[in-house]
Amino acid sequence: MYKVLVTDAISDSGLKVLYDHPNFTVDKKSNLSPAELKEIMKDYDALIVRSQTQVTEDLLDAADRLRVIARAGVGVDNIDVATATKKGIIVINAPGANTIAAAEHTMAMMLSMARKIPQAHMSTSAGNWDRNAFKGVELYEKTLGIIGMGKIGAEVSKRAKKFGMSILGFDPYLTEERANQLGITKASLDEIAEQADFITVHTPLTKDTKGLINDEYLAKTKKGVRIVNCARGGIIDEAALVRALNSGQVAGAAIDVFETEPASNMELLTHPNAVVTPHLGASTVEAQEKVAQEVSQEIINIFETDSIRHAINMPQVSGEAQKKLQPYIDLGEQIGILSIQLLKHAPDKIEINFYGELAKQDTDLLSRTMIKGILSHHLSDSVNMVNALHLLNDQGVALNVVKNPTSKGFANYMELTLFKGDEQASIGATVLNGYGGRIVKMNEYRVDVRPEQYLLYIEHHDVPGMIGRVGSILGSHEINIGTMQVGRAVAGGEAIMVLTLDKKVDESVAKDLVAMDGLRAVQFLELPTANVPVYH
Ligand SMILES: NC(=O)C1=CN([C@@H]2O[C@H](COP(=O)(O)OP(=O)(O)OC[C@H]3O[C@@H](n4cnc5c(N)ncnc54)[C@H](O)[C@@H]3O)[C@@H](O)[C@H]2O)C=CC1
Ligand SMILES: O=C(O)CCC(=O)C(=O)O
Repeated sequence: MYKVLVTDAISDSGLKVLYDHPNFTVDKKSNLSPAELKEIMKDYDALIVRSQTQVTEDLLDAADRLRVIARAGVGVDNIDVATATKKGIIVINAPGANTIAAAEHTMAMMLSMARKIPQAHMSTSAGNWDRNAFKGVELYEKTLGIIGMGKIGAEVSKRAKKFGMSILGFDPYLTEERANQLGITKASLDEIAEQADFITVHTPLTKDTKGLINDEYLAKTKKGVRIVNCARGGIIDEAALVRALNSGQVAGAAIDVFETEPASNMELLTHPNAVVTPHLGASTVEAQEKVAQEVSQEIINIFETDSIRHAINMPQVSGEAQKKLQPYIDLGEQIGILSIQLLKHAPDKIEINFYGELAKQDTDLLSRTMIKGILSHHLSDSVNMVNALHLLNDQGVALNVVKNPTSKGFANYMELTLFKGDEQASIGATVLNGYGGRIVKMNEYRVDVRPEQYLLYIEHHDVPGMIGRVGSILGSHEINIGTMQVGRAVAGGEAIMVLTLDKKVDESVAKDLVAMDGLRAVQFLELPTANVPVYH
């Protein structure tokens, strides 16, 4: 049974798939202090939060069995993703599920600010009837500058166009084609400053966007510009904004998100030309149901099928692409596990080569699975696909991934080589259509081995009678051989034998084998059962 903890206000109907699932229990606990949350964290496999719960390093240190942190929303600024990654905890979110809510809130804030609706409401509900104090401006035929043309920025542009606004968009990823498709003009930040009557930001908070709208930028804007922030507090420097509101450089500000939340900058919160809401962009019934549904289903998929769609700290692969890569992902982990046994030491360098069609794919998942296999030898369960690269880096192991789209005898081929000083161990593998994974090269020798749980690797001189003698020693120990492969570079030179065995063997067998003339090295290799595919 997997235990899921929900700590912020998350829609119950959205969580229904989890409530109804026989393998999951859900505990909803809100308003816990950090200490109370830390106290219970060790019992949970998954945590669902919105933006209120602070998922800190200290909390994660107490999260012994936590595998997934789900952000029922987009921004993950309240989650220490770096620490989660180190600990191998998957961080997922629900991108897109609250896009419409945030875009509609942006329009509502822009209109409220333009027509001073909150100020007029306060005055009217206090018993006044002042028809002169609240004259507004129209959106019609005004220019709107949108900084950040992602999902929400694009939806805002569509809505603003319907109001008759001209749109200037700035985003490092905005292409001319996309701008044309949206019917907007691609612009620079300075062009937006010079031409826009309204400016709205829709970027994440990053080191580039922190303080993007500051004194310097506001000085370049048109006098009387109106500013909206329904993205992240900190993109607009609040002190600079207050100064510009006071001087009249900025005629109005509509702010949903703040540098610190709950917001405490009273100069801004009470400014007569500011319209403020307490981070309500995603707060609609529909969006909350959708974000909760998306992350609940994703949690079920992760625990039940190992498939992940929206991880922040894992490569994003479409379901279709993952299906195609899956046999290589399984095989990659196997060759990782086997290669470290072959090398017998912790490596100081790893090289991964991808050839053929595989080299044209996003191979990040494959590299991670091999490294997971390698590191699991020393780190066991503490390594997973999320933290594999991080842990490798921590161990100071150099990684070199080479992609070569020309084929190397197989349509798809991957080769993993581990180095420790002058020693090295290398395994090449492919997936044969309809026949599953195959090891086709071990060190410098060509072989054709189906990875099975118990393997015996022997280096020997290529002399007559070797195969028979190895067979009879194994037979004398009652060990059945499944398959046997011999690989050699030249007849009569050095060679290897790779055998699959029906059971684990003990050291006495190795001793008898090593005593044989002409035999250079004997090594038993083992895969965990879970990693061995079943063939029918
Ligand atoms: N107020 C609220 O309740 C909500 C706030 N949000 C926030 O809104 C923001 C946008 O969300 P989405 O559109 O879903 O994200 P998105 O990822 O679809 O779009 C973000 C865009 O910002 C662009 N960007 C990044 N750095 C930039 C820079 N320096 N200059 C210009 N553009 C830059 C990216 O290229 C991307 O196109 C996020 O910060 C998100 O957390 C989202 C939902 C609700
Ligand atoms: O959960 C919320 O209400 C905040 C939404 C938000 O800011 C986001 O999804 O980035």
